[in-house]
Amino acid sequence: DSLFDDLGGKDAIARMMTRLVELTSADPRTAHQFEQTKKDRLARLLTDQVCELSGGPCKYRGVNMKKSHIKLGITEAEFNALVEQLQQAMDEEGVPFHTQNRLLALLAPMKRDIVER
Ligand code: HEM
Repeated sequence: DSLFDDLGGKDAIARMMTRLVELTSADPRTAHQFEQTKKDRLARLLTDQVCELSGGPCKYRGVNMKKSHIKLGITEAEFNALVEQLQQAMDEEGVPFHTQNRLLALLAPMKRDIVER
């Protein structure tokens, strides 16, 4: 099975990304980064990105990770907080631990483009 199917398909991914954006915007560790952000748009872009990345029938048409996060001054602590929030969103959706880790492994290499050094 593809990771896309194991995550529950497009609807499940969309629910998780909507929840992730909700959590990042509410958590004091990350909320300050998202004050100007259009939440619906970000959730849609994240859904397409995770759908495509996991082998689903989607195409991410947003800005690349380096360009979209440059100048935000994102710290490693903020990155780790977002990973925790994503794990919570996946827990709430009932995604098994092993499947969660498969997605996290695909996202991990993006860290070097997102965190400011
Ligand atoms: C693996 C981790 C991450 C992924 C996959 C990711 C993905 C994305 C995507 C797809 C966009 C939309 C780009 C576009 O506008 O075309 C975006 C924008 C953004 N991300 Fe991330 N991101 C990650 C980590 C983070 C972290 C840790 C923070 C800060 C705590 C962050 C803050 C932002 C902000 C502020 C924007 C701009 C939203 C806007 O347009 O207002 N991201 N991210």
